[in-house]
Amino acid sequence: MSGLQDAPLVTDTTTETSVPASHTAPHPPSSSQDVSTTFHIGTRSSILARVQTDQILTLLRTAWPSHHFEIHSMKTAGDNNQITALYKFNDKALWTQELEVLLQEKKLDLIVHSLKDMPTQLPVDLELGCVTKRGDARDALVIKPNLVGKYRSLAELPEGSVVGTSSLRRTAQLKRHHPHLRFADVRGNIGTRLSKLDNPESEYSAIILAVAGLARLGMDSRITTYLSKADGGMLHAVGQGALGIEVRKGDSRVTELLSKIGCERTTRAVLAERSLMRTLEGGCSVPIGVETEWVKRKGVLNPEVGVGMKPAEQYHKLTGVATSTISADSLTSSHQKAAAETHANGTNTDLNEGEMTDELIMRALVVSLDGSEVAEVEARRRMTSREEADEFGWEVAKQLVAKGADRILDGIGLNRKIIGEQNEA
Ligand SMILES: NCc1[nH]cc(CCC(=O)O)c1CC(=O)O
Repeated sequence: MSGLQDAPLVTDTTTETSVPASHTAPHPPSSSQDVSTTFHIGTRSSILARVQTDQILTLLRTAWPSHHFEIHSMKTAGDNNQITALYKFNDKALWTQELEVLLQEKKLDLIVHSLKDMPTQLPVDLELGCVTKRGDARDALVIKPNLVGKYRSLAELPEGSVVGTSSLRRTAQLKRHHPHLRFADVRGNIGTRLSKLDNPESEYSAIILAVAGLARLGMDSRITTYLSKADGGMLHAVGQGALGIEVRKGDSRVTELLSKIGCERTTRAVLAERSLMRTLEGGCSVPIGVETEWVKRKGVLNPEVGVGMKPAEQYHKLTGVATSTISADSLTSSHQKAAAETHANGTNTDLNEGEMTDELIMRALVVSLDGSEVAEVEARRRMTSREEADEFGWEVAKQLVAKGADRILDGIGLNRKIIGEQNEA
């Protein structure tokens, strides 16, 4: 009997699949459901995860009309632990581990994740196989319905108003810019958080959510304002707004499958972001904010950055580091680990020659929990390969450390230990 029967998986019956979960039971494949072209897709069972997986399914079906796909959904430890503070778990594969085991056991062929919930260090036999085109990576402010129209931004909220968010990254950055506000945990999936906000009895005047999640659920009409660096707002989480597909290393069948649906620009941007985070050894719950943006190589991004300069000079001015590629010898082992991720699947077919020469800007920060200390960097680099994307993230991390990021993160490590002990009590 198929192991799928043993696993706490729910096999979807609504996705036009005609093969039951027991597909591996000994029955000969018919011509229309050839087992060799059946792919088993794993997902968490939350509504958001299901919508995301359906988006990937649509891409796959369009690219491979005669292939057959089955969706298997399950609850993970993260889904089952809404009450326990997320930072207590650090970043220990809370949302991914159970699904990964099924991937390793070949009960699944690929797993669809919100990239921001995917640990930067994956099990050795698994890898990030593909990243599809990114949605809006920003965070958004959602105001309580009875306050809509009255307040349009965080700055307008009265002194002492409570803003709901459970993310240290969001809280720390917002404390920095909006010391008049109070911050409180709000847990659960997006629908739950919105209903907590909407309850007139609740303490929240507003909550912060990712734009991408709201948009995928068709709830972006709830957005009061977008929070981006440009409006004194904040930097988003590493990988936010993108979907990542995790696969077994060396699975050529799946590599070929995914080669048609990846987005190379998104892949390079998020590889740089993940390399930054991995180098700083921060998990999803530490206050590292980031923003990446592709810009034309010619043309000047920022008026302060010297009109008429050669791109290399502009780069140097912005970052203080030379554009030349760092030699492999000078890389630390953590960076070499980081580089491993660049061996992800997929082809570069979605980048034409001109776009290959475009440059990636990365703005990144590490902020203390109370918002009082910050290390910030903005850097820009031409990127002709995924390896360079990885190097770029590492370079930016190095610059952040030079500006005190390691000291801030050390301080947080200490705080988290104290927080953990209080929770235990
Ligand atoms: N932390 C939970 C989470 N993981 C992914 C998303 C949706 C946005 C995305 O895919 O990046 C959300 C909701 C949120 O942060 O508001």
